[in-house]
Amino acid sequence: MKVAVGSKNPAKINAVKEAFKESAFEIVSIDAQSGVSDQPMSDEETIKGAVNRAIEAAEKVGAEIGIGLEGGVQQTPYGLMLCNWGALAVKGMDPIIAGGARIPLPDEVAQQLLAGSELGPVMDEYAKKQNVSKNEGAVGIFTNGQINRSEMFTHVMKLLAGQFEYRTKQNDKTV
Ligand SMILES: O=P(O)(O)OP(=O)(O)OP(=O)(O)OC[C@H]1O[C@@H](n2cnc3c(O)ncnc32)[C@H](O)[C@@H]1O
Repeated sequence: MKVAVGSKNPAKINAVKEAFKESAFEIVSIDAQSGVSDQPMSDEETIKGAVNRAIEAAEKVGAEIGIGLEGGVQQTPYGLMLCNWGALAVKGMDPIIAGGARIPLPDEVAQQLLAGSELGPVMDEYAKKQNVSKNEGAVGIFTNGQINRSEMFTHVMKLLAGQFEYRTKQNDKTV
């Protein structure tokens, strides 16, 4: 079975590989449009981006399974939260979605996002590093390396794969 990941970001691709490491799935990565803004500003927008990427990735390479992983932020009474969502798309089935762990962003970072900047470049400047989004991610920086972006997405992937397995089993029972 072929799995298409709608991104070239190594933090995302590694998470998919890790989650499916016990399977015989062939994993391919391909750029896919999120169809939402470069910096999604809500859970809803971030989910939409993940779903769009999953569907487009599967269609582009003719894969049975498409995976979309998308990062965004969501405003809450407790601050601007980092949010990450994943989607798993299979033809003929509603997309499966799952959310990642969330932490509030420091005011200094949140203010820049609310003023229209993208988290990727803001994090590089803040951490004085390059390509934070492709490596430890904001979650890695703000948790002192306890959880990096790939680990966070691996958790999302397990939530997706597990729901997919559960649904497949339920369908098998009804046919
Ligand atoms: O190559 P793609 O798959 O587009 O990966 P991306 O990291 O650039 O894009 P996302 O759509 O996942 O994230 C939207 C924006 O937020 C940034 N971003 C999201 N999560 C981040 C994190 O944990 N650390 C740093 N930047 C992050 C990211 O770099 C983008 O600028």
